[in-house]
Amino acid sequence: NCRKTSSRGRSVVFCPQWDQQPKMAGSSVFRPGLFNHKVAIVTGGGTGIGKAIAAELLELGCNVVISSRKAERLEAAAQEMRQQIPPSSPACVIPLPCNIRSEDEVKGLVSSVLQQFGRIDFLVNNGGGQFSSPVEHMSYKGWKAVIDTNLTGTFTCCKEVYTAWMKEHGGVIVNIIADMWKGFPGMAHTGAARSAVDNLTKSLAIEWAVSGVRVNAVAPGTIFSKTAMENYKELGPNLFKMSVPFSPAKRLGVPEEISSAVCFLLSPAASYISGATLRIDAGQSLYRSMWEIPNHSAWPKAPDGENQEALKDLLKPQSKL
Ligand SMILES: CCCCC/C=C/C(=O)SCCNC(=O)CCNC(=O)[C@H](O)C(C)(C)COP(=O)(O)OP(=O)(O)OC[C@H]1O[C@@H](n2cnc3c(N)ncnc32)[C@H](O)[C@@H]1OP(=O)(O)O
Ligand SMILES: NC(=O)C1=CN([C@@H]2O[C@H](COP(=O)(O)OP(=O)(O)OC[C@H]3O[C@@H](n4cnc5c(N)ncnc54)[C@H](OP(=O)(O)O)[C@@H]3O)[C@@H](O)[C@H]2O)C=CC1
Repeated sequence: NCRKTSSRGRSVVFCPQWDQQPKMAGSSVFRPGLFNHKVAIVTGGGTGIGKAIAAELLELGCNVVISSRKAERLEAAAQEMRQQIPPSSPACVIPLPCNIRSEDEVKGLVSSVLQQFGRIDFLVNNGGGQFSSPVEHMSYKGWKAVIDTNLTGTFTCCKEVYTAWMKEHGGVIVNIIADMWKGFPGMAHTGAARSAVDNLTKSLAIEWAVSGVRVNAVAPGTIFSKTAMENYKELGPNLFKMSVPFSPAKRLGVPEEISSAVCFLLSPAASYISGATLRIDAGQSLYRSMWEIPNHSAWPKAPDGENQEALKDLLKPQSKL
């Protein structure tokens, strides 16, 4: 029994094993029933991080709409999640296909959810992604696909959910972005889009405060899931393996390490948090970049002068300094 009474007479949950055991996949650290009768839309909710978010919300009693382009995969994910819902729970999960690149489809999604559930408490903008390519080899169409998905898709979902429901009733939005704090060489399109969503998050937090809407973002480090890896085709396994040493944790994250942060931001525990971006990356964004710059002599020369002369001396192989 983890329930104890605090010194202030409040009932608190204290689990002595929390500092010894990792969070179990498919098991929230939050109180079951926390989100009973709430309604959430999770884009990209059928795979990877989105699936973990949907599963944790369901466990907490939330009704969850998972949405993305591939209807069959969504349906299979919903079926799998339904097996985990205890009979006593009021929660349900439904799959609704929607391409967030299409304004009409997003409008359709929002109106279907309101028709079926009569409310939308939470929006998690998780659907998105990119391919790996240096800018010089990126086509205009490829750049646009990534911007339309990650930036414009997020804008469209936020705007539709706000105008159709949250403006009058309040709610919480969480935008999933990425570790683009040092730029994103090799995936510049997504870096630009996610950086823009970071800024959009702050603008919306202010514009929509008047409606009681909180808007925050989560910036994951490198998070392993089979679907994320498969997106990069034959490059995938190596890309994820190569990333391990660049994490201060010396391991990759998993989707369940993102979902608990999202549930926290959606919960009343975060009632005074808006316009924030939470980095969930074990410090990866503060550490070294994966982008290698080979030795070269292409850089403009430094101005001549005594410092430059001293520097030349220092760099001479026989330097005593
Ligand atoms: C270990 C490092 C990880 C770093 C951290 C980040 C991790 C993650 O985000 S992992 C999650 C990965 N998951 C996804 O990215 C899933 C969603 N991704 C996609 O759907 C695609 O990547 C997309 C965003 C590019 C959209 O694809 P799609 O809907 O298929 O788009 P189009 O068919 O309209 O293609 C448009 C255009 O894009 C160019 N392109 C697409 N893929 C590639 C590629 N692999 N390489 C180069 N260019 C690509 C291309 O120009 C396409 O047009 P066409 O040439 O006419 O096909
Ligand atoms: N894994 C990682 O290391 C990181 C991931 N992220 C981001 O987190 C989010 C989840 O990624 P992750 O779970 O890892 O990878 P996944 O590839 O498993 O998830 C991406 C999800 O987005 C959906 N999606 C993509 N394009 C669209 C679209 N146009 N409309 C609706 N849904 C779409 C996909 O479904 P479908 O194909 O059916 O449309 C899929 O469910 C993505 O935005 C990703 O870029 C950010 C930083 C790091």
